[in-house]
Amino acid sequence: MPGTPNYTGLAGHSHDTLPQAGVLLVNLGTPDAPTAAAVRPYLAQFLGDPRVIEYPRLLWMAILHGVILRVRPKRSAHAYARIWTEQGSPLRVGSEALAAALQTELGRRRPGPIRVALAMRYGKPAVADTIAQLQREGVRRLLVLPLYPQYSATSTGSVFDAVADTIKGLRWPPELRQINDYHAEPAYIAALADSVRAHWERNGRGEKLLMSFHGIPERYLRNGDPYFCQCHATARLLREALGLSADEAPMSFQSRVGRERWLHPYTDETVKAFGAQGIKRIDVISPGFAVDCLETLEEIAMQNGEFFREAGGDTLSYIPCLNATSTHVDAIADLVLRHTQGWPEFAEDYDAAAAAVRLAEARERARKAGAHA
Ligand SMILES: C=CC1=C(C)c2cc3[nH]c(cc4nc(cc5[nH]c(cc1n2)c(C)c5CCC(=O)O)C(CCC(=O)O)=C4C)c(C)c3C=C
Ligand SMILES: [Fe+2]
Ligand SMILES: [Fe+2]
Repeated sequence: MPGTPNYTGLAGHSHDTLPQAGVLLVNLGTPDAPTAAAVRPYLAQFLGDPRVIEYPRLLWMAILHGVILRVRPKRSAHAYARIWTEQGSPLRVGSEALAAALQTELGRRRPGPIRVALAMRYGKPAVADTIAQLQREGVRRLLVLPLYPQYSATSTGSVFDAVADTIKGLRWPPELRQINDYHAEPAYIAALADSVRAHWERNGRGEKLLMSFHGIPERYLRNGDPYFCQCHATARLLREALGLSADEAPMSFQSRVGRERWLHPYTDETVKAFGAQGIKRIDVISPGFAVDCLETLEEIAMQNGEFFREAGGDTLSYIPCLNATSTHVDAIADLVLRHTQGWPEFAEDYDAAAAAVRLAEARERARKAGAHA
């Protein structure tokens, strides 16, 4: 890196700076613009991921490129256009705000330096580029935190693939820790419960609290994906925190794509059934999304709101994701603190890092004295 002393002259790493710890937040990714031209390459990468679509490879690639990528980008772009902001895609804006807030919070709580970075699994900034940048900044220990509370092979598993592919190519990989999930984390459940209570205080209370999670094909559950069970655990814990029954706070699965059977019950069918039963107002929360995105702002608040009214309901009141709220940031900071325990960068007296600084200073003196070419 220009300007950084690197007496070896080697590219890609510097060990004359204070060793750093890093937290890599990873979210799904989003197109660069709400246009078919921008959505197409994003969907090609996303739906070309064998973790997402477990289907015979050649056949799927033919269907994806021959059929789906000719039709879906235009439809998706139209949906994205409904939620796009002046700053860009809500998923990107919200994820960046969360990363910045986490950086500040960790700076307050941590005795040692820690660098928070954000990568996207699909699109930019790529996981590999972000890890390379962190290494240039001297990150030697890295905690990977996918922004998915519940583990699924399709989401979290795929982030781990991207990290593993990156690490495989590095001569000197960072020490690595990864968080599988935080679906039952008390601070996360408490933050969700707080946000529901705050929503009720501001807007009144619906007859149901529907907890809607992103779906996956049911086949993946049968093959061992723990996602369904973790969604159920989150839902049960949130009910308990709010003192609600399963009838008062049911759960459902949204965002089904294709003809295969996905996890049940489906959100759209559930919402329509509530409308048909004469229920006038429902509150909907999406506890599987850390940050608001197409699937919450467009699919839940807009599309399912319309379904509910068409079926006879009045109001679908959407409860936003935790986004960059302080309770969310606190919960994520708790997770980071727990998972970085024992790292010398964070020792109270900061011995190891101080030793590294002394070493770097000695090297710099040696370099100036011309002792090291
Ligand atoms: C077709 C297979 C899909 C699986 C399996 C899947 C799992 C899954 N997805 C998320 C989180 C998000 N998905 C988002 C958008 C989105 N998802 C799919 C398909 C699958 N997802 C598609 C095709 C799309 C793109 C939009 C569209 O064309 O409908 C998003 C929002 C992205 C944004 O830009 O706002 C998120 C977030 C999880 C957590 C998950 C498995 C548990
Ligand atoms: Fe070196
Ligand atoms: Fe998805």
